[in-house]
Amino acid sequence: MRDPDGLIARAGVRGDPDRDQHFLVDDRVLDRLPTYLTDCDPEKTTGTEADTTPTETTTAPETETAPDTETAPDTIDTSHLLEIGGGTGALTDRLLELGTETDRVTVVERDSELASFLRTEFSDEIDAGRLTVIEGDALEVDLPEFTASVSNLPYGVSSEITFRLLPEGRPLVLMFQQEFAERMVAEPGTSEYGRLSVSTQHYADAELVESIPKEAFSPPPAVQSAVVRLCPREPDYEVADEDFFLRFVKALFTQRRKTIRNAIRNTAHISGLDAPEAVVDAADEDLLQKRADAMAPAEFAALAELASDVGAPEGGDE
Ligand SMILES: C[S@@+](CC[C@H](N)C(=O)[O-])C[C@H]1O[C@@H](n2cnc3c(N)ncnc32)[C@H](O)[C@@H]1O
Repeated sequence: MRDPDGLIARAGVRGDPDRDQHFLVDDRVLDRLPTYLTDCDPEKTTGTEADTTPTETTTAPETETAPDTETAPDTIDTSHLLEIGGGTGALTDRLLELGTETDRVTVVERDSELASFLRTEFSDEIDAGRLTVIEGDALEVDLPEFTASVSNLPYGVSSEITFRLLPEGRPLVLMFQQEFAERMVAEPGTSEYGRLSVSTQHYADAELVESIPKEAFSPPPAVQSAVVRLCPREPDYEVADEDFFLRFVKALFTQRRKTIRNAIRNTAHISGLDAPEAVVDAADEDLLQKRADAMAPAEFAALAELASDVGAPEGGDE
């Protein structure tokens, strides 16, 4: 296992906070990060059509069509791990150790000096086909088909990167600023609950698994960090138009202190609703009296479906 301080010394760099460079130097934290993947349910994390639930409820023949458990994986697929923001490679090294000799890691690093160092430091792994270094901006480069990601994200773009990864339906273990992590995992009725919570939990079960002190990084960031595990699954509600649902939630949370009735009326320019008044007329009175921060994701989904039916949403301005 490579020593994180040794990697920084060999790279001859100092992390630049202005470029989101805070390198992990605590071995115990580095060791723990990949292990958090294992608590996701592998059956739900295929990243493709995971839904094997029978849709016929009454006409299923009484033959040997038992639920297909034979093909269900019993461990998380780590055959191709993605790391966003490789830095000097301390986490990359752990991810390479996690897999077997046929497993692969792809690391994306924007800083050309660091990308070049990674290519030199890990030349054996690259030659063996076990590591690919993509030099570029994680928001712009083509990402490979990965099976899971473990990343200490650049905080300046952590939200954008996360919402690039979440729709892929893969298990993610990601490092964020503590306050951001708390908002991702927040429950309705708490002050942290908001658009970020609903959008995150639309894609995955989100759990804050560990807070990380500043001293675990070099240089230390200004605030404490936290690790969030995101286990993908289908939400327990249905939305026909995902873009509209997310836009509607965004709109209603811009007025979080107003009732849902007024929020629907005041935010049509964001949600794209043509007929907000028709939605207010059709919605349940109890719901209309709530505020956005008391609404469970399933309640937003039901309201979004109603709004789609009667409010004639247009394509919005994401
Ligand atoms: C918090 S550091 C983590 C480094 C390393 N993984 C570790 O844990 O020590 C984030 C890394 O992301 C890189 N980075 C910053 N913005 C990026 C972007 N838009 N795309 C890809 N990498 C980026 C930085 O250069 C830095 O190396």
